[in-house]
Amino acid sequence: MTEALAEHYRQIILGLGEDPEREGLRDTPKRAAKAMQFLTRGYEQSLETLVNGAVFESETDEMVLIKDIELYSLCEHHLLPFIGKCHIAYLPNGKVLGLSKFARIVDMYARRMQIQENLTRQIAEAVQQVTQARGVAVVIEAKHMCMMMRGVEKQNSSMTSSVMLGAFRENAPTRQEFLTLINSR
Ligand SMILES: Nc1nc2c(ncn2[C@@H]2O[C@H](COP(=O)(O)OP(=O)(O)OP(=O)(O)O)[C@@H](O)[C@H]2O)c(=O)[nH]1
Ligand SMILES: [Zn+2]
Repeated sequence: MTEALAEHYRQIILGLGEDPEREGLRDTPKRAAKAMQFLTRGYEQSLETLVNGAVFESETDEMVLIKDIELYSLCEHHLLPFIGKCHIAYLPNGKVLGLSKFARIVDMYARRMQIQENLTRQIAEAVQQVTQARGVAVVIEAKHMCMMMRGVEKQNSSMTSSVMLGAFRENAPTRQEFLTLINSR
């Protein structure tokens, strides 16, 4: 697979008018192929393997918030990165999820070809599925290289997307508590 991808990258380099045989570029097709495979390795992961049974019984029914999870993804329109952070909150319903698993869930979906809105929803639904929480809230703030390096070339705009499930959707004070917490620095 890497070999086949590398050959495509060689063609891309040629198509861009460069010489894939020159010293600096000789290993580039292979490097680029490996890098792209890394950036899309989320396709090979599954929620079940990733969670690995790290769901624990707990009496707590107060909001749990995991803030500022770094996020690197690829926009599916241009295959350029979008970079930002993700905040996840949930209201446990007898079960809590191992802390690191939130970051793993973010990575699994971020390391695919994405648009930010779908990524946000997939993370929220995965957390809901695994924890059976009374509610899940996910906010992503990200900057899109396709907006910055090309196209409209806007350097200071960022996009915020959110998905609220269950109590976060139905109960305004719960949603407000979440928004206050993520905005408090
Ligand atoms: N909603 C949303 N749009 C995105 C995301 N990533 C990239 N886009 C947008 O996808 C759109 C694709 O528009 P097209 O007109 O088909 O492509 P384009 O000619 O390259 O567009 P420009 O970026 O405006 O130059 C652009 O408006 C991008 O800004 C994302 O995560 N969410
Ligand atoms: Zn884009």
